[in-house]
Amino acid sequence: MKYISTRGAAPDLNFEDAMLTGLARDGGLYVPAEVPRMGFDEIAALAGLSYEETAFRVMRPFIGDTFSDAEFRAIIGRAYAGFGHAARAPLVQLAPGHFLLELFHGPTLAFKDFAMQLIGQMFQAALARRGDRVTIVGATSGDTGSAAIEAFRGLSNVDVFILFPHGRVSEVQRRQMTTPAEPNVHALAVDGDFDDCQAALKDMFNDFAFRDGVKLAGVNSINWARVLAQVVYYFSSAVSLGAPHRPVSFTVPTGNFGDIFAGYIARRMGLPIDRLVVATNQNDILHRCLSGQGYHKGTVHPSISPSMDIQVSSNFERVLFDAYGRDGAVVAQLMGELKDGGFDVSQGAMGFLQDQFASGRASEEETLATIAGTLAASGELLCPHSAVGVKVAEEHRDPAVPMITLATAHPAKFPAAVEQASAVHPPLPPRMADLYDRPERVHRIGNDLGAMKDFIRGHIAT
Ligand SMILES: Cc1ncc(COP(=O)(O)O)c(C=O)c1O
Ligand SMILES: N[C@@H](CCOP(=O)(O)O)C(=O)O
Repeated sequence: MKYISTRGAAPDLNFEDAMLTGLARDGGLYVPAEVPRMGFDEIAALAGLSYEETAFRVMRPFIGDTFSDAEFRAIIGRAYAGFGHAARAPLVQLAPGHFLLELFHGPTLAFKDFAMQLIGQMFQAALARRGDRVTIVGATSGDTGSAAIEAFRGLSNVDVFILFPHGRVSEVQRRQMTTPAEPNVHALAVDGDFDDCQAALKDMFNDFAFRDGVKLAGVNSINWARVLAQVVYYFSSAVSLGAPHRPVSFTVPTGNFGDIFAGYIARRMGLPIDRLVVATNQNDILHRCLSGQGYHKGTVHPSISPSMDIQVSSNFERVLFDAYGRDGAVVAQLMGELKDGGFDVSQGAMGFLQDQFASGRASEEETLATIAGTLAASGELLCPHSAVGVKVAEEHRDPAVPMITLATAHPAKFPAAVEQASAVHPPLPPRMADLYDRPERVHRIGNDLGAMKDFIRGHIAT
């Protein structure tokens, strides 16, 4: 299995190197040169399997000889052992034909744990084999950072630095990042928004002296392994509702486009997905683009679903690569235009995108009303991101096809918005009950690339 860059000018890599490299050296993102297909019978045979065995069968074709089968099975087993639900990703019914895929039973209560727990195990195995160490830098709007810190805290062969937008994450998210005491993890509160954090991260990757000097690695969805791990729950949930014998649809609360891109990969692997619906909050650049208005940045407006307050949606580049016939030079040009404000999408590429994705948005009021309405109708308490998904899903439902909305975080991560909507205060699970009492350790920093690099250089173990 070979991985190629979306900008066409970086070396092709195998799975292990793509995972440890993060961003391609031409600034692009790695994607598989070819997406392996699963046949009808192979998909049907997933029925009744454990989440772990499904994960093994879905991901195995992508990893080449990076891990033996026994090693990979053991890695998967360790990754999901700490989840708080036997099914790992259970489905609950909200209404006839509408299901919620609960992706918040991992250690940090968000869907990021599915990939991050696995990557933590894969990094450890690969680095131990190589006798190497890396510096992980991550950008977060709240959930990636907490999941990464949880997955890598205390490990001897990695230092972790997480850039988060100061004042723009929930208190639970912040405390999940700032309370771990292990000296190899560092939370940096940046005076900026998530897009500033992500731009700084990409600039670090594009500064080869810094990148090579600190052995930079990434665990954002820049990293193909993140996307791959998220493909699994599309298969597990669709099969439990009757795929491949009947199609299903998915609605995905979307910000950086990683989760929905995983659904797109599942479809390309052969999973019969009818509609793939992008659901955005008021920061709706993706919905506007998919409605034919081009991809043009505006101002990010802080919302009650802060993890999706994103304008520069990293993984959109991966789907643009396919939409433009895998022409890396065109993608590189569009990404250059994006730095200056945005770009228009050609008619052919737009046809491709609209063929693959539907889209919708939820305002703040609609999100609050959906939390209250869903609780009253089904008893399910949604986080604001999941509520954005449920609202948009209801607009795109075909009564003949089951709709699965991804519930991407636990409501207890966003208690203020949930309480405002429903008058219910969602409690943290008992293992986190003392989160508010733990001391915080955070470094406030300006939106200054030089200062961030200095901090990182000064705090890596040598
Ligand atoms: C809770 C939650 N929901 C949805 C999203 C959007 O996911 P993606 O960035 O993969 O589109 C995120 C962050 O990315 C998130 O943290
Ligand atoms: N919502 C995310 C933003 C980063 O996305 P990623 O999937 O690229 O890591 C977050 O919670 O940090």
